[in-house]
Amino acid sequence: MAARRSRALWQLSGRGWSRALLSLRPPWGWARPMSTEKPGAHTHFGFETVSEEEKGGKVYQVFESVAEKYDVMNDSMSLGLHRVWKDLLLQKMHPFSGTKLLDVAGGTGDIAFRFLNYIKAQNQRQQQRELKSHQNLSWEEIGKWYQNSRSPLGESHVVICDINKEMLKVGKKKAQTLGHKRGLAWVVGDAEELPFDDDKFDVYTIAFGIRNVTHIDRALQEAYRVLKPGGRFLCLEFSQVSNPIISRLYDLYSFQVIPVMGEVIAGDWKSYQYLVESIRRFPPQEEFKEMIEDAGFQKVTYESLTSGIVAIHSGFKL
Ligand SMILES: COc1cc(O)cc(C/C=C(\C)CC/C=C(\C)CC/C=C(\C)CC/C=C(\C)CC/C=C(\C)CC/C=C(\C)CC/C=C(\C)CC/C=C(\C)CC/C=C(\C)CCC=C(C)C)c1O
Ligand SMILES: C[S@@+](CC[C@H](N)C(=O)[O-])C[C@H]1O[C@@H](n2cnc3c(N)ncnc32)[C@H](O)[C@@H]1O
Repeated sequence: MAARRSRALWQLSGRGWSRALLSLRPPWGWARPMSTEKPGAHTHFGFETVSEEEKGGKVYQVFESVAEKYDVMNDSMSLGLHRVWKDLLLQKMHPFSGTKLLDVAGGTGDIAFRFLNYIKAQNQRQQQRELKSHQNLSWEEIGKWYQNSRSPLGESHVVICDINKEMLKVGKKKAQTLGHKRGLAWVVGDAEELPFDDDKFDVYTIAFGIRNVTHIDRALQEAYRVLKPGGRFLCLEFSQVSNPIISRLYDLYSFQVIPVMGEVIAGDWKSYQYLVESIRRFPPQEEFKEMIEDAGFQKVTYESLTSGIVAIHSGFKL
């Protein structure tokens, strides 16, 4: 209860004065309007206060607007570092042949493609090992080996679910270019109300997505519902930087450079201003861990990467 109250206060107050001082930002923030209070339930869209009904539409517009330039923006803003973070998420997942993955807020498919590549590489390595270890294969074994080599994914499957049709459209084109024909499905759906039955998936991932959802608690409950008992929740998201010097440089970079890049590369300053503001609004590592536990997950842990610029949270439905 106390944790929930402190979380609510934290959400109302933002990151606070000390962070503002460290970031050389005025404590009221650059983009925070003076009075944006509206009647009814309200939430945040970056530093702006909006009604809960408005938020979903605004987030939709952001990703509709950036979809075509999304991938090139990520490489430019992070100098490719987002690829390393996504690879680390897959290493943590360590999927096996047969894993059914649901990638929510899957956007242009980065996590899904990594998953397919991981499974394919793992199966190929296994087949090579088997072939080497059997000097004299029986007909049955030769048959099995050929069958496996024709379907390197086995029973593995990934569903990419995202609320935004434009992001999925870009993802589907990318899948064609990369030659991913099997083992994936694209579904339009809301993280808060997933269009899937209970106990369906072995792993649920959400990368850079949960920050944009209006009711994070509902998205976490949905993650819990669709996972099989024993299933794993994995979330890659921006988090809190621990080192004050890096934090200050990061704030400078975020507020001074990223929106400019957004304007130059994607012709969209506002969406990238929203990105950096939404990062500051998201709860720090420990706070988010508690939210995951509140949804019913057990053995919840997290790992901070690159000084806490991002973190991977993990939990199990036991
Ligand atoms: C609309 O919503 C979205 C849209 C999207 O496209 C994507 C997302 C979701 C996001 C992702 C999938 C990942 C995207 C990645 C980021 C947002 C970037 C994360 C940031 C970093 C990895 C960089 C962190 C930077 C630091 C810790 C500080 C180092 C920076 C400096 C020394 C430069 C400080 C800046 C100034 C003094 C201002 C003037 C500087 C310039 C004009 C030069 C520009 C500088 C650079 C390009 C250097 C940047 C350096 C790096 C990227 C290397 C990072 C190295 C380390 C962390 C050690 C979405 O929701
Ligand atoms: C920053 S992108 C992340 C894409 C991808 N996971 C990646 O790591 O590159 C955020 C994605 O979240 C999606 N999104 C936002 N709100 C959502 C919701 N309520 N349900 C499902 N997806 C949502 C957006 O449409 C967008 O594609």
